[in-house]
Amino acid sequence: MQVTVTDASTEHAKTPPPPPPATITFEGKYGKNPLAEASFAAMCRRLPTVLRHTARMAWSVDRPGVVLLLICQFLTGATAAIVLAFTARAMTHILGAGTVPERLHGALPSLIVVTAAAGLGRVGSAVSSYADGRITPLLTTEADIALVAAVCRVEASAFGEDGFADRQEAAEVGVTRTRLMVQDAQRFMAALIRMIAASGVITALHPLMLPLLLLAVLPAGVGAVLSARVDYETHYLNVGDRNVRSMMRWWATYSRYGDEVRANGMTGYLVYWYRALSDRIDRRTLTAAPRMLRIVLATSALGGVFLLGTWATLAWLATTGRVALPVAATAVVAVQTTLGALSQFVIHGAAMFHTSLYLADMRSFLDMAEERAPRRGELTVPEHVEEIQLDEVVYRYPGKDEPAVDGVSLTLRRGQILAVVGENGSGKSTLVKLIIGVLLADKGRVLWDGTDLAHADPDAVWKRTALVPQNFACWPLRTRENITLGQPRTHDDQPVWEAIDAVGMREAVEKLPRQLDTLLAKELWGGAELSGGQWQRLACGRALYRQTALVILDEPTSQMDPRGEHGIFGRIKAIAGERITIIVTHRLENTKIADHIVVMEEGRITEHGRYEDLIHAGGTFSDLLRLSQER
Ligand SMILES: Nc1ncnc2c1ncn2[C@@H]1O[C@H](COP(=O)(O)OP(=O)(O)OP(=O)(O)O)[C@@H](O)[C@H]1O
Repeated sequence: MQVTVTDASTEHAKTPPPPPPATITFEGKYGKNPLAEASFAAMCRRLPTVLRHTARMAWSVDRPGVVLLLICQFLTGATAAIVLAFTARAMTHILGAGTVPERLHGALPSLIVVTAAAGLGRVGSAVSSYADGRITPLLTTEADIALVAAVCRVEASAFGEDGFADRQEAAEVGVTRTRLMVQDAQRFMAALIRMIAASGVITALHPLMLPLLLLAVLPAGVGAVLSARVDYETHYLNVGDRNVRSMMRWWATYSRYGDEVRANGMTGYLVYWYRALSDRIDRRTLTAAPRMLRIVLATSALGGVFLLGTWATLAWLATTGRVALPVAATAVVAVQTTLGALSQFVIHGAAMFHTSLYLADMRSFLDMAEERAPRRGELTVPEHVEEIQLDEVVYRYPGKDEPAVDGVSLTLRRGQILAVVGENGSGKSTLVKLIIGVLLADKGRVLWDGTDLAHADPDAVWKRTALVPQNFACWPLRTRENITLGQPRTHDDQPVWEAIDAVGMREAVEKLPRQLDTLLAKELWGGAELSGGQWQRLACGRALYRQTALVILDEPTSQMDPRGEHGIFGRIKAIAGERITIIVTHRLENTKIADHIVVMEEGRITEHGRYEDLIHAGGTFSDLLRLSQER
């Protein structure tokens, strides 16, 4: 992804105006406009697959609903055909020879059939709306869940891939468009059946009529498809900006960052930035409007000319006696009806094409996510891991020139505490992610009791790990779930309270309005908020609750008071005998509890040893320690 920032400042202005938002254009492998890549015909060929997937999804969420919809579609279409055929028959009687009562009498049976069929058609259409109302929410939810599950499952490295986030954004639009799909398909099918029926009637009047009518509506269909293309292209150009805008919206309005926004005077700029981004999106959308207008005007004019031709032909057929006058009068009704059916057919066909373009984005993102789902192997790791070995491990983030971890070899044994220290950006967190297999090494191996993580089932590995990351989540869930999240439920809350005690949170939790049942989200009704340090204690409690073979704490006490920090490290030490423990920290005093310390610089281990050895070694560790004490 290429990011270009255009600065609107001028040399003469005293204070340059604030910079506009970054312009994001896509250049990566996954950032191509599908319409630019694939020919129109290729896009059309893809559509049946997309429709098949949607139909299969609808079938799996609500079979009775789909059956009902199909029956109603058939009913609506068939009754429309009957109405048309019998109207034509009634017209022949009404416009035929005889007295008025005689003609009406002759038309009566046909009129009764028309009335009954029209009534039945209305019932069918009402029930099919009901079926649509049943299927659509389930289908949208299914698509939404498929997307969320796919993103949760991908390898963590996929998030760093060029264009991944934007394709996810496009797929999310696809999810919302799923809502329209059943409606589009339903209308298209109804129009199709009606069109087939109408074609039969109109062809029976004269074989020339149908091709002429087709010509009259075809331009409208072409126009609708071309407009759909323009709309989709505009949507595609806006995907990146819309993605950034929705992220920005969340950051600017989320209550947790509200203090920072206000106290640092950011509101004005954030609103300016949001508006500038919105204006840019609107500008692109508005540029499409004249193109759309040109398409509609041109295709309507063409359609009008063809329609005129149809009427002229009908007049010619009647005046030259090629069709009888009553038949010609019937044809007027039939032409109107067939025209309506054909127009509906092409308009709803184009609408389906339009919706399918968005669904195709969703489908291709789901396929992409599926390709990036872990496929490492079936190997498992023992419950009590004795040894973790890193052998010349190298990892480079996508798009980076330098590796974040560069040839690290290390052995960790059960019962040991390892501390990892080093300056910002030296590769500590990346090393941790490699040890637990969230990232897989580009070169070298990470072995858990001899099992290479590159070939092990990641879920089996993560069952044995507990991680307190540097940026931990404050889950908007109840206190209990903030401890047990991801773990099976227990019959009582005893283990939960034990974890809460271990991080010194009992008193704070007891003071909450509904203790373990308190929703920890101030934004929601009845919710409560914790302090930063209290949240961090809960994150540590969550890791301790898991009782796993490997515990990793990345800056676990950065927001805690000395008592909290003392308590956590005491607890870690007390349980360390049963497991492998890794602590990443900038507070070098905390490394005293470690059996082994490694110092990282530019992705490499440059020093290692115990605390007492390193403070006298005259290297980076003693340097950093001195700086932390010099104030
Ligand atoms: N998701 C990512 N995508 C691309 N580069 C990354 C990513 N995460 C980290 N990096 C880069 O990798 C290098 C090592 O980062 P890492 O987070 O491992 O450092 P760290 O030692 O944990 O730093 P800190 O002490 O600031 O937490 C840095 O240069 C960083 O810019």
